[in-house]
Amino acid sequence: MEDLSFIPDISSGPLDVYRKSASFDWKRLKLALEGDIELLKLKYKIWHTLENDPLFAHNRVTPTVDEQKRITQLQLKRINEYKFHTKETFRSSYTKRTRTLMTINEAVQSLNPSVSVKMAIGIYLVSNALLSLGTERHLKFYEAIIVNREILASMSLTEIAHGSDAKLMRTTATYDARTRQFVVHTPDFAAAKCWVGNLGKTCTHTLLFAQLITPDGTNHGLHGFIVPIRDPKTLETYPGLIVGDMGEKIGVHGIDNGFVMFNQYRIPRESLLNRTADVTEDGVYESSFSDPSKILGAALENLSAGRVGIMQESCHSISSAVAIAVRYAASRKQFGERDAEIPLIEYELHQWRLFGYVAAAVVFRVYVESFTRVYLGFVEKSNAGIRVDNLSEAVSEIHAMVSCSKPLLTWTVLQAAQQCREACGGHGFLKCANLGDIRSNHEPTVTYEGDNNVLSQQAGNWLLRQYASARAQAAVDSPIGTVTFLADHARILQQLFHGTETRHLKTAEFITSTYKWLICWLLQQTHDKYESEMASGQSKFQAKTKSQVYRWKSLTTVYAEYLVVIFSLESIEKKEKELQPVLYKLFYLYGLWSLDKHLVEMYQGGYARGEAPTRLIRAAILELCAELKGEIVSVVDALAPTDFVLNSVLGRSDGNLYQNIEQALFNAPDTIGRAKWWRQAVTKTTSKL
Ligand SMILES: Cc1cc2nc3c(=O)[nH]c(=O)nc-3n(C[C@H](O)[C@H](O)[C@H](O)COP(=O)(O)OP(=O)(O)OC[C@H]3O[C@@H](n4cnc5c(N)ncnc54)[C@H](O)[C@@H]3O)c2cc1C
Repeated sequence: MEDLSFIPDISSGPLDVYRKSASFDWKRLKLALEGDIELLKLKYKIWHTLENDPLFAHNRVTPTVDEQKRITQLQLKRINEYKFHTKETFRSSYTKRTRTLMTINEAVQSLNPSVSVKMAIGIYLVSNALLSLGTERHLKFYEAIIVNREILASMSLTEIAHGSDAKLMRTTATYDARTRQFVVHTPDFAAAKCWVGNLGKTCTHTLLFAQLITPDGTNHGLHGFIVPIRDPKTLETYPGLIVGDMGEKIGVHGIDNGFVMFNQYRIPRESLLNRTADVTEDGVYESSFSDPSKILGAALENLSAGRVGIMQESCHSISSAVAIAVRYAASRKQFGERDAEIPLIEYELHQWRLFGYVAAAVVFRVYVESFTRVYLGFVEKSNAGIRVDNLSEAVSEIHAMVSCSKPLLTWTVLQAAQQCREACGGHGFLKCANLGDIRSNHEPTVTYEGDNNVLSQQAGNWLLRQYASARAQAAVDSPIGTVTFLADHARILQQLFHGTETRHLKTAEFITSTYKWLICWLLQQTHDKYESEMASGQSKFQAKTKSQVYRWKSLTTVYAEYLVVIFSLESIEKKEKELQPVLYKLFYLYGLWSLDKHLVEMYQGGYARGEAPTRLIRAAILELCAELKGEIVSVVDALAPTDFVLNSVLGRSDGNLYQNIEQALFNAPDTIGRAKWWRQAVTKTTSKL
């Protein structure tokens, strides 16, 4: 057994009563959820280092927005100086290197999400894009950004008038053969690049996406360019640019989101990221035919890496949120019989409100850990030029998986943060509870890196293509195997809800087979609706828009939940025996809690009949909540970061709720005493009454 003494023990206190009833060792569950002891050690090393650095001390008073931006920038600089990534990291295999960098990002995100967003965009996203879209001539930027951390970058895609609809962006990069330069231009304010993280005040370069136009006037579509924005020594913006900050936002205050307008701004020809296409010195556009499998791998990396990162960060946000709410529920007492108050966690209603999210936090962690391995494995092989069967199909499948999983995870975490805040009552509304910050810092993830409602449509496109193949009795292109069952869709659709007791539902077989039925039925419904719209004379575009609500959208949600189910199940089967009972209970709870939301479709499609399916699913959920009551505090101990990182007066692991609140109130400046502005508050006529 591994030595887990590097994980600090939890001090004894009021939560002991629940901790003692757990059937497992929470440190072993923590390791199982991380999946790699070296990465877990790295996380603790980062947390301990930052806890001992005054620059990362928590503020008792919320700093101004500008101050938050300053602190975030300095914290990023300091993290770079700590070199949690070593030269060795960059010499290791692609998978090892990426997982190490992802772990650093996750550890930092739990403490200050603004720093991790700054790092994720300014360092990882841009350097990944340079590797996958650029060539040797861009390596110096790659080295400067990710290895030496000399420059901070940003990624400029969104424009004021176009976000999701990237094809219609209007910033142009026109090649001037005379000077061998591109001339970047913003036609009007509606085409200004906006929302760009790090652009407002700090970045020195941006990865710009602009329409490439050759001297013959041909528009070759959006291409990437690495563009200088500020002098690295003075941070003055270069002439020809108007750069501004987006102003105050409702979360991630440490990020300087900015806008930029280019006025005939000249950049060298070599700024074009030319892996797939280049412009010759004379201005001729050429597609470069390098190894197609490498290009596909690059495309995959580019499309998915940022979204996988968001999924990992989401897992940490939900872990922190449920840890706070469950520890609070186990120490906070309200009501009871015969004057004996009971903790909130004893109430079935409270269990039902929270435990589904705890289960989601666990299965999401297991799913994302397992999916990341598969994903990185594909990118590594294709980057190395190793032949991968069906690579292009695998790329499409992975893209579909990410396109619906990022929405499912980010939306669930947002709902969890809100539910956890409410479950902590009025105290949950305290800034020092940290639930408000967890929620508002997480919130933009549902919009950036692909708005959830738009992104998930892409998963639907892929699913419908596979369904069309299955209907035509052709092979389903699913190398990862997530929808190979579609070949059997006709038989699956004949299945009926089976089970007469709750124990029949608390099985992997019930949950996976019900999901397969739901996917087949929603595919059939979506396909039929689309075809009927087409038959009535609608265009493909209109038919698609008319098939979204209750069909396409529900389909992609169900598919994402199914992915969570099958990946986490496979992973749980391999976990150590002592952990399996609790992991299976959490898995069943997540599965049934999610299926409960699809009962309408089950009845509509004839899978469920009579009152039994609803009664049994809901009874099983409540049974699982009761069975998990004695385990749940230790489960959140396994999910939670250290107390310093969790930074919640309600969620401290010692469970000394009221002492902790008292300390927070009495240590805050201005808690006690007359307001500095008391003179303005009194009126001249106020007299002693
Ligand atoms: C905090 C933050 C950081 C960001 N960082 C960056 C960055 O670094 N670089 C960058 O380039 N951008 C960045 N963005 C911008 C972000 O990527 C865009 O906001 C996002 O792509 C959505 O585009 P949009 O805002 O134009 O929304 P729109 O595309 O206008 O969408 C508005 C709404 O309409 C819906 N909608 C749109 N099309 C359809 C359709 N076909 N069917 C149904 N519904 C539809 C969407 O679901 C959405 O709810 C950031 C945004 C935020 C909030």
